[in-house]
Amino acid sequence: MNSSTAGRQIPVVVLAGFLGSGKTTLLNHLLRRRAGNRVAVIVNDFGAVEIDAMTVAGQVGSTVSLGNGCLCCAVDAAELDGYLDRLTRPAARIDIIVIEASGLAEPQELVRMILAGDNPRTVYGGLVEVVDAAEFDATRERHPETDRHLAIADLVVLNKTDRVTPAEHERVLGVIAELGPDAAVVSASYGRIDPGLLFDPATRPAEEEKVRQLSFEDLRTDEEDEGPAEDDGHAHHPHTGYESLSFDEPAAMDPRRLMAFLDSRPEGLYRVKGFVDFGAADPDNRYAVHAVGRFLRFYPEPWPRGTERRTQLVLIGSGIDHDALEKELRVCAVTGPDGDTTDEAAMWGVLRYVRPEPAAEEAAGPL
Ligand SMILES: Nc1nc2c(ncn2[C@@H]2O[C@H](COP(=O)(O)OP(=O)(O)OP(=O)(O)O)[C@@H](O)[C@H]2O)c(=O)[nH]1
Repeated sequence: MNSSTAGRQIPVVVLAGFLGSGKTTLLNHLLRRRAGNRVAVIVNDFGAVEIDAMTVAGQVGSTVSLGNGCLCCAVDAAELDGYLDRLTRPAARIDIIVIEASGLAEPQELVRMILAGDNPRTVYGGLVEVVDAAEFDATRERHPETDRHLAIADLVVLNKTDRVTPAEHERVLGVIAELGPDAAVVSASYGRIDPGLLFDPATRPAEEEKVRQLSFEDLRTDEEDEGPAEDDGHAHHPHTGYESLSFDEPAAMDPRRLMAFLDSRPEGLYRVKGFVDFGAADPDNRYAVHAVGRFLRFYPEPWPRGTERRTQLVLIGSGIDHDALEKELRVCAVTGPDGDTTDEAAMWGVLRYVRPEPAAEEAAGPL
């Protein structure tokens, strides 16, 4: 994907989950498999969990440990904005920011703070909720809010599946599906999800990589995993992977049909990104699209000179039906005589998702 407004924005991912569910383990896994990305981590130290900051500190370019206390309570929006401003300075060359929320944090508050932020260089990257498969029932009993967290998550990582039987695994998956029907769910042990779910391979110029000195990060190897070796069978478990589908369509997209598709994104489809050509409905602009979980934004920008007008999308998810998705998207293209992109009102549905002023967004309430 070439440079674009959406491309320049840095996704801010919220990593949540109850104490001991495996957030730090997952984060360390992502840091080892970061595919050349520079990952910044904001660790919310809570009480004795100062160790968390140390666990990740040796592996990241920039770690900002927020002081004591629960991030969503102790750190106000302005403070978080300050951290994000620092991390998104071009000189920091950060590709993705992960906020590891305290096990006690209300993730929704964090998500709201990110959405309400006024930093144009960041974009919401999704709420990832880590769940301990072995402690699932006990956690729900002790923390009834678990159900709410699962329901608002964009991606649920069902972790510690090595500690449950296949039958128990299936049962828990069934309960999660009932609680958060929109979220993509991936199963994992030791947090080994495919990083492609959260971030793309880095697109840094090759020369830059060449002149860079080897850092401590580069010297770390996968053998240093905290769990059993990767070839224990779990790494290749079908649930741990992600799938992606590329869609390329020369005909303009009908805004109403595309919105109908996006509004009813199927379960498992976690990310959608790319550019949309709405043809005569807006001949001047292409629309960068960024969807994660149920969050959706369009970023109109003038067509770069010499760029061929077409729609190019990448869809990423777990357990997605490629053929069905492709077919549904082709139907959105204006290919037949009944296709119409000249109706101005047809764009209203799209414009609802063009980023409003931060204040307006905050007032709009839920995602
Ligand atoms: N058996 C098993 N153990 C795991 C797995 N993932 C993490 N653990 C272990 O579970 C413990 C807690 O993992 P952490 O990654 O520290 O969990 P956390 O959610 O960051 O914990 P807090 O920081 O307390 O909120 C550690 O001892 C991990 O090694 C897993 O998939 N299977």
